[in-house]
Amino acid sequence: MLSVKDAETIIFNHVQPLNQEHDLEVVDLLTAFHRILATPVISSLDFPHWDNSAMDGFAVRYEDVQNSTSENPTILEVVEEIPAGYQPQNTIQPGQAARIFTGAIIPKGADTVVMQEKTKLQENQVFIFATPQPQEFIRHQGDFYQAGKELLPAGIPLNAAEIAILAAAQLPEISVFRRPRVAIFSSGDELVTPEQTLKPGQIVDSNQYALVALVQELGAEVLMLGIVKDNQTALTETINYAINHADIVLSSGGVSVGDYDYIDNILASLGAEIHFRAVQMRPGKPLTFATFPNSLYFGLPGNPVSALVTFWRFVKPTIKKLSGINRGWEAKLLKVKSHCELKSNGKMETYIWGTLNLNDGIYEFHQTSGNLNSGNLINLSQTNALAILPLGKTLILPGEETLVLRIG
Ligand SMILES: Nc1nc2c(c(=O)[nH]1)N[C@H]1C(S)=C(S)[C@@H](COP(=O)(O)OP(=O)(O)OC[C@H]3O[C@@H](n4cnc5c(N)ncnc54)[C@H](O)[C@@H]3O)O[C@H]1N2
Ligand code: MOO
Ligand SMILES: [Mg+2]
Repeated sequence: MLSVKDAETIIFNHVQPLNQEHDLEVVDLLTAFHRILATPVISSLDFPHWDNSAMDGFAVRYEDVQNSTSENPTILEVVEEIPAGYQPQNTIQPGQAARIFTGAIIPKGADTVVMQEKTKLQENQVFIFATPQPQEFIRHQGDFYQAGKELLPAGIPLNAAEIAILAAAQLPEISVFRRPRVAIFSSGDELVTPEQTLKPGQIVDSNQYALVALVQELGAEVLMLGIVKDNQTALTETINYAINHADIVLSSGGVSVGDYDYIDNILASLGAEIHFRAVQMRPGKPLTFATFPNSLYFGLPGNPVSALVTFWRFVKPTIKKLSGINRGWEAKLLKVKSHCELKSNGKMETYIWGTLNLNDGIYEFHQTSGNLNSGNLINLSQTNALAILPLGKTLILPGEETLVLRIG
C-alpha cells in the first residue's frame, strides 16, 4: 500500500497553481484581506519618501553641537517650526536650528535631530545640553525601500502588513488570484440532511458541513452539491457536473470495497486517471485520488473522522498550492512532547486526535478522551492537533517526542 509520503508526492505533483495571466481578479484594499497577490508589486515611491525626523526636537547641524554638555550647552537660533506635512522654507545656517516634529521633513543644511528632552527652548533660542550622534534621529529617504525594486512578490497572502504597504504605496487596485472553486458532495443512501426526520439506519450528512467550513476557511469558493444516492446515474451526473465547474472535487463516502462503493468505477468511466485508491494510514485508508484534464478529485472516506483527517493531511495543502501561494503551503509537522501514552498497531501511519496545550511556554500533546474510532465525531470537538505515529512505531511514552499536525 502507498505510504502517506508517496501519496503526498503524487498529489502535489499534480497540483497546477492558478495562472498568473488567466486567473486574476482586481480587488480593493478593503476586500484584499487573505487574498493571494498574483503579480509582483513595484512602487515609484521611496520609503521614507524624504529625509524626516524620528523625534520631536530640533534639526541642527552636527558640527554646531558636537561639544554640547549640560554644563556647557550650545545655544542656537530657532529660525523655523516644521510640523509633519509641512515643506521647510529655510536652509539651516551655522548657529541655527529648526523646531521639528516626528515625521516632518528635515530642512536643508540640517543633518541631525536632537530630541526635545535634551534641550530647552527660550523664546527663539534653543539650549542643547547633550552631544548627539551624527545623523541621529534622521530616517533617510529610501532607507526602507528604494523606488523601482520589488516591494511585494507574487504568491503571498495579503495580511494586515501587506495591505498597509499597498495603501502606503498608493496602490488601491490589487491583482489577486481568483478563489479556487471546490465542489463538495456526500454519497450514500443512508444520508439525510440535518432537517430531515431520522428513520432507522439513517445518519445525518455531517461531512458536507465540515468540509464546507474547512474549504471556506481557506478562502476558496464552495459549490455545495448536496447528498447523492448510491446510484450510478445520479453519481455520474454529479461528478460530471463537478469536474466541469470546479478546480477540486471532494466527495465523501463510497470509496471502500463495499457493493455500494461506486465512486472509483464512475471516475474510471468518466475518463479519470486514478492515481491511487488507498493510503497506508489510519484513519483514512480508503482515499481515492484522481485527475481530470481540468480538475483534481479526492474521494474521501465516509467515516467522519477519516474524511477530516484526509482533508487536513492532503486536501488543505492542495487547495493552498492551487490558490497560488508561493511557499509554505505544505502540511507542516511539529515535534512536541506527548503528555500521555500514544499507541498504534505499527502497520499504518496512525493519526491520533487531541490538543496541543501550552505548559510553561512549551507545547505538549494530549490525546482526546474517549474512543478513538473513525466513526466517532464527538470527541473531535475542541481538538486542535493530530499526533502522528509513523509506520512501525507502536508506542510513544509520556514525555517522549511525537510528530504533530496542527488542525486548528
Ligand atoms: N471490507 C472492508 N471494509 C471497509 C474497509 C476495508 O478496508 N475493507 N475500510 C473501512 C474504512 S477504514 C473506512 S474509512 C470506510 C470507508 O468507507 P466509504 O468511504 O466507502 O464510506 P461509506 O461506506 O459510504 O461510509 C462509511 C461510514 O461513514 C458514514 N458516512 C458516510 N458518509 C457520511 C457523511 N456524509 N456524513 C457522516 N457520515 C457519513 C457512513 O454512514 C458509514 O458509517 O470503510 C470501511 N470498510
Ligand atoms: O480509515 Mo477508516 O478511515 O479507519 O475508518
Ligand atoms: Mg463503503
